[in-house]
Amino acid sequence: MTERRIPVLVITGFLGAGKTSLIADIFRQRPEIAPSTALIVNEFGETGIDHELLRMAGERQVAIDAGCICCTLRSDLTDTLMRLHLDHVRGQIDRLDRVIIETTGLADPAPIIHTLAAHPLTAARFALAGIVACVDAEHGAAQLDTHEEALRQAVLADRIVITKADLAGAAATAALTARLQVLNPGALILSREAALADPDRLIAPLPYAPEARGDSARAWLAAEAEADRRICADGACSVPGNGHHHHDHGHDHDHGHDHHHGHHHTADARIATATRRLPAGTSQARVIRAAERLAARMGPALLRLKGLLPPEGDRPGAALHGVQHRLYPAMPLGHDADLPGEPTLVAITLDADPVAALDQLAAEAAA
Ligand SMILES: Nc1nc2c(ncn2[C@@H]2O[C@H](COP(=O)(O)OP(=O)(O)OP(=O)(O)O)[C@@H](O)[C@H]2O)c(=O)[nH]1
Repeated sequence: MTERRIPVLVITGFLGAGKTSLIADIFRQRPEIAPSTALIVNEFGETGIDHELLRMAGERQVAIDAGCICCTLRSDLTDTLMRLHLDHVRGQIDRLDRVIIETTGLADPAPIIHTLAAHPLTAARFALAGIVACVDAEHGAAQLDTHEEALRQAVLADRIVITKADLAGAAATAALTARLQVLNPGALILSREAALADPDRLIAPLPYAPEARGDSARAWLAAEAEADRRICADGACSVPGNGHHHHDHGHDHDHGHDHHHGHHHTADARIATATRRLPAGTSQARVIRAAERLAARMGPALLRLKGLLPPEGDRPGAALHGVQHRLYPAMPLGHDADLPGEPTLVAITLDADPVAALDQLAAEAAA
């Protein structure tokens, strides 16, 4: 008997490109899909913030902490999918019509694609049904130039959603769209607005066809399969698709396996992250002002700033987001949000010390 395989949709895109907001908006548009959807959130950084933003729709959520994507994701992903499958078989999950995976902004989708296709346990039960890449119209062009992960996300996707056209303007958005059409001619490219006008275009399961992607995409996937084969041949793993290896994305790999213990790194040694809690009672307005100054000062060195701000008086708690020089309007959260008692901030930096950055922010918020 062949069971129907459960479609897995991967939502990727560089740091701050708008993945979490897109998923939240899909559920807002199509609340009826939430109860039969499992959402796997893989977030980079010590303090998970995204699941608080997504905790609303009644979907089943599983968070995977991202230490180092290359090392932990494959086994975490297969374990998580197998747990979901068992819960479903045992009747603990009523309906499981789809799985949505939100990758970290620094994820290379190739290991995810390979893991889903090659691991015999997951491949028998789950089918990759789409890679949606969010590309930020304001910062995307520079990210494609600077970060190989951003390029891989756009080139491996079968659907691309261009976000933040409202901030980038028509000319920059058109130039980015034209570039993406050249980089990935087979992909459906949609504005965020067009995508959300008909979310089925994003969530409809379409078999993922590596042969329909470009030459570099096929080469990356072949390299992934080869690295996995080698590692299994070395005896480092017992199951194909589950290898823990250092696959080469053209970055220096410099890591041990201590990523669950507060040492945060990526495939790119220039990127670092830190978390900081500010004293309880520091007002939202003070934190926002200090964050604005930090973003303006650091610009491109501040790849990402995220914060959770506790409620004060009648004012609900809020999420704070920054990407490079841009700090977005604080996003109010529901009164039932499970927030830390102190303002909590996560910084992800490029060639800069994230601890020093958050120290500066804390000092300015206290002044
Ligand atoms: N103006 C505008 N803001 C947007 C758009 N899409 C997302 N944002 C904002 O961008 C910020 C970051 O969005 P997220 O959805 O958290 O981005 P992400 O890709 O999940 O970020 P990471 O998980 O850090 O990689 C939030 O403040 C969003 O409200 C858009 O199309 N226009």
